[in-house]
Amino acid sequence: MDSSATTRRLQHLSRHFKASNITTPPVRVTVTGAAGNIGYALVHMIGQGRLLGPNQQIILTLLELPMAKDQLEGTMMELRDCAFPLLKEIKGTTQYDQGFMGCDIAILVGAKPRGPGMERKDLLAANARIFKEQGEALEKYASRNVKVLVVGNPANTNALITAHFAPSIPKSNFTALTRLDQNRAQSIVAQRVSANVEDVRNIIIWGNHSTTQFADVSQATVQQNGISYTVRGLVADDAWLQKAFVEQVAKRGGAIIEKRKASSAASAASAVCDHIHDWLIGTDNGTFVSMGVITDGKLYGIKEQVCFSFPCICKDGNIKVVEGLKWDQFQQSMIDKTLKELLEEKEMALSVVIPK
Ligand SMILES: NC(=O)c1ccc[n+]([C@@H]2O[C@H](COP(=O)([O-])OP(=O)(O)OC[C@H]3O[C@@H](n4cnc5c(N)ncnc54)[C@H](O)[C@@H]3O)[C@@H](O)[C@H]2O)c1
Ligand SMILES: O=C(O)C[C@H](O)C(=O)O
Repeated sequence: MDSSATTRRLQHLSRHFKASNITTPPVRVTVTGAAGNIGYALVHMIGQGRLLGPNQQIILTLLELPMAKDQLEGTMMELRDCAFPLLKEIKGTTQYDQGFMGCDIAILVGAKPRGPGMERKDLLAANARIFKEQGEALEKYASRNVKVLVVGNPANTNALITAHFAPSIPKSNFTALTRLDQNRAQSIVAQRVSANVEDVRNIIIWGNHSTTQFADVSQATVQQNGISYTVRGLVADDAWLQKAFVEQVAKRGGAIIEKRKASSAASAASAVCDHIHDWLIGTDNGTFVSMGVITDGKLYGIKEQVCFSFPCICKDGNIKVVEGLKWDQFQQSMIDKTLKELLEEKEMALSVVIPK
């Protein structure tokens, strides 16, 4: 047995998890729907340091509906019982003013999930109003620099609604979660080529967090034995990459609902941590992460304002979309399809939140 390697691994682990060297002021994080499926998993991951690393203290506010008050209190009791050193304060509320006052990071999970046989956009009628209210509340109470991640479905269109109703907060501060799709795609490719999941890089999720999303491997690489290979070259099966793979990623959420009779929770919470971590701590040299961001009329020629998932790199808390990637006919057709759906969702959403 190589005991020196074991010692090195354990030293690394203890350095990683020890909450020492706390120097920066605590960051205020609000999680809505904190007592639900995802919220319950997420607040515990936040306590463990998954969101901002092992040295950053957090003042965590859990925001819930009045009807979920008991579940909220139970969740807070467990969270306190974990005695996480990184949680400087734990607050629970059912009021928007207390929930969002001065918050630096708002993770908007609270919304209805879909059931078997539904598409995520079928939730628009029920969920769009929540995001109108929460946009208005962020506008009133949150820091102007608040970073917002929308998780509640349909996440892209809900992010657009939230931003619309918080006009004094920059549009670049609003994002939607497509990291779960990226993580799923990475994991499927890693299994297919027998690689470590972290050695698969730069798979891109374009467009909507829905069944029209496009998981694109044209820029993706796999590192094996110190050599970088293209995913296309290593898989050597374009037909699979363009159809079965794309569909498996796009339909994974539905497949989980069929099996669990509830939508993904731990994997969604883990993807939330990855998204916020990379946004605020930064991405590694040259690695793309997929995020739903609000278009500005210039990105990839998309003229309309939608929340579209792009490859991004992050530095100093800023997101930069990776521009200039060329699309062939197949990619263009996939991107047109997901953009068309986002435009349809936008119209539907506007009719709910801004009735004529
Ligand atoms: N983008 C993604 O990758 C992704 C992944 C998984 C799930 N989701 C979506 O996340 C949402 C939550 O899923 P879940 O499984 O946790 O659902 P859930 O029903 O278990 O929990 C939702 C919680 O939100 C609360 N809530 C509802 N409206 C609220 C409001 N206005 N303010 C505060 N809290 C509110 C509810 O009381 C409930 O506790 C769903 O819309 C689901 O489809 C998105
Ligand atoms: O599929 C869903 O409705 C839940 C979530 O968006 C997911 O992708 O797992």
